[in-house]
Amino acid sequence: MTYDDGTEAVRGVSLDVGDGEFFGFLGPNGAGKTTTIKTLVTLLHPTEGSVRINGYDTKADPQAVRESIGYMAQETSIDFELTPRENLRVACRMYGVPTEEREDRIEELLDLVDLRDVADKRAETFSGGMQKRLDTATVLVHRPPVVFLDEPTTGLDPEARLRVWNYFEEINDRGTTVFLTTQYLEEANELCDRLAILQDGQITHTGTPDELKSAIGTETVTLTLQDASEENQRRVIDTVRRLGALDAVAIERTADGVAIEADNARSATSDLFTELAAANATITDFDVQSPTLDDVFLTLAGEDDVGATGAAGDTVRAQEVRR
Ligand SMILES: Nc1ncnc2c1ncn2[C@@H]1O[C@H](COP(=O)(O)OP(=O)(O)OP(=O)(O)O)[C@@H](O)[C@H]1O
Repeated sequence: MTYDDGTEAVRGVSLDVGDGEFFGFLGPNGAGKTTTIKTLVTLLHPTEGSVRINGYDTKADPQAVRESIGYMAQETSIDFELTPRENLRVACRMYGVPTEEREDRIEELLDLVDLRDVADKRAETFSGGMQKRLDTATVLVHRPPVVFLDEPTTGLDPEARLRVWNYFEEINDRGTTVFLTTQYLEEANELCDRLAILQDGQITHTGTPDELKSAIGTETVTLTLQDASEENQRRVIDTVRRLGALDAVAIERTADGVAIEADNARSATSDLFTELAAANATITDFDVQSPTLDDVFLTLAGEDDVGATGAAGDTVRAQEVRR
């Protein structure tokens, strides 16, 4: 997708999202997420290629696409002059919700986004979070089979975010396909069945959150040693290096032990302990940390020295080994 000024915002994106999936679209600012979502919802036309939503081609049949989706843009679409109830009535009319279903639908949505108490107050007096919640409700009035949500929880406080997450999960459980962009990795991790990571207009990775974490991130096992003298730490490090079962990427001395970063730290832990026991190194505590989506993101952003230890503040970065 190339803008009129020549900016090539999205290049060669190929995506297949299945019925009922909760799909997350992640990427740094300017990666092209909004451009992609606007192309999917018919607001932009792809310079090359085609898009089919619910079986309809976005170029040949944009109206049919629009009627079968819900789209929540980053900018709010609510009318601030109107109350939540009035905004929802307008949305019902716009999306052609059958008249006899409208009032029930509106009441359900008011409860969902917790705006019943202010249902008849003008939205201009609302906080940003309340406006966002109302916006969420308006795009769902026609119970579309697919919803596109462009950073839907930005500006919401944690409690409101949880409430909205629950609703997204609920509509997804009922069979609605959800396509979500978010800046919150925790949100993607919590909600999405599958993710695509977009960088510089191209998809670099797709997979489940767990697949991405294990493909890109590493695990870290942090050992607390009874004897954390430098000599003993070096003995443990030598033992770890010799251990074929552990695919260590980095080994560091910490304030009270040793931290080992490895692709397979968790599964190699018992072999590690057997070997350390044989070397008379007494472990008083240990912790295994799995990679997070933050690690994945930082790794992709070129920060390859993340998650090296669980004891960041006390780490002595004296001994680091990278293959
Ligand atoms: N109307 C436009 N005309 C020209 N270039 C644009 C236009 N809109 C966006 N771009 C450019 O296209 C690229 C992708 O922008 P886009 O808004 O799709 O990214 P994004 O991943 O959604 O970022 P953000 O998270 O900041 O919203 C950026 O380089 C942006 O500057």
